Amino acid sequence: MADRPTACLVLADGTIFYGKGFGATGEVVAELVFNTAMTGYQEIMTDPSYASQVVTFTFPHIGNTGITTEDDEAPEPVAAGMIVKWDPTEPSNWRAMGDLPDWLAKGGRIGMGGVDSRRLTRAIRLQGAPHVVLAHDPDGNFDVAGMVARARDWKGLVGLDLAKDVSCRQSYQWRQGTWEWGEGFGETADEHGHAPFKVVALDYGAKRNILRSLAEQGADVTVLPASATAEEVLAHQPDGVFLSNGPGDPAATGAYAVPMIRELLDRDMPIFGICLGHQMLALALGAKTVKMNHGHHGANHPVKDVESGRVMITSMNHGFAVDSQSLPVGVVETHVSLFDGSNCGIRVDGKPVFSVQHHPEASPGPQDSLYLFRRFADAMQVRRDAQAG
Ligand SMILES: NC(=O)CC[C@H](N)C(=O)O
Repeated sequence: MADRPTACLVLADGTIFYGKGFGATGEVVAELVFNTAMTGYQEIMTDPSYASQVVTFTFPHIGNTGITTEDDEAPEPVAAGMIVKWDPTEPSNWRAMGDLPDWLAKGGRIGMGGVDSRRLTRAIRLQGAPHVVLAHDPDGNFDVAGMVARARDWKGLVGLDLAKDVSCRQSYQWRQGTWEWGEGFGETADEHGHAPFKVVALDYGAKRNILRSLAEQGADVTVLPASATAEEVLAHQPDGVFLSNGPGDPAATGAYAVPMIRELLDRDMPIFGICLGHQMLALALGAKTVKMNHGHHGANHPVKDVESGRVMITSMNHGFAVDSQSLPVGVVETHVSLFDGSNCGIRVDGKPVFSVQHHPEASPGPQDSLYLFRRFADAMQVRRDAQAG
């Protein structure tokens, strides 16, 4: 690089990468992961499950579709920073409302271009997701020794509870449906012939598209903060409870979310969890979660539905996994990752309680794309019918 580098990434083992900074200036300490998706950088950067993680994009062409408010999964970027091979290109898309570097700067997130992202990805695979410090300084002054020390001192994601930080502070209603070509977001929701269900969604860092997928099934969704008690959940008299995705170590929510879910399990209540929600449900059922080497982060992750034998291409973002060996009797593994055989879904025998690690709206193809959300709606209908007598 002829110009003086304006960004610097330091791994805890002392490896240093220099590049060109964009977005916000300053410094951040985080875990480094790589994401292999070819599209969706804005959705990735605004996915609250990426809190305290810097994302390396293995796909080099980033920035080309600009930024579109409709694509936000949260009001602001949540991932701690982004690393790309090429400097972001000018937006060239009819939906673009702004460009990536400006948006990152406004959201206080650091970007770094001009990095050999293959080499970096190899380092992540070999070391396991490393602890890093990422800095952007237009004058190119970096205290590299201090950065290495700060990366080494960082305790990491194991044991770190971030769900309560990204959760909403107050409850609210969610009524927006999914996006349709030429129509935008639907108002919701009763196109599927169900009476509107009352769903309580626990927000551990929920992505908007997951709430939209619930609304699309005829659910009137009340979103409650992560700290909500079982009593508060049940006070809404829900037909079913949804446990959202979210950042951090699932086992670190043991002081509030896991015992709350355990209380709900004692009720005859359909429960559906996704991502962090899947992991916490498994913990509440008595299973264990483990930290993965470098996790699953991308949009082409093959998952096998164990019951039908069908393989789906899914969108994934997780660094922890449910340990299949630890599932108690009566808890059945329903989905496994074909990348490394890890658990991606469970259900409880004889109960409408189930969860998946991936995002089911991205799973089995357009004609069938909301199948798990539909299964949740069907379970709520069965419960309603039973209550009606
Ligand atoms: N997408 C998610 O909800 C991520 C769950 C959890 N924080 C993990 O890294 O495994």
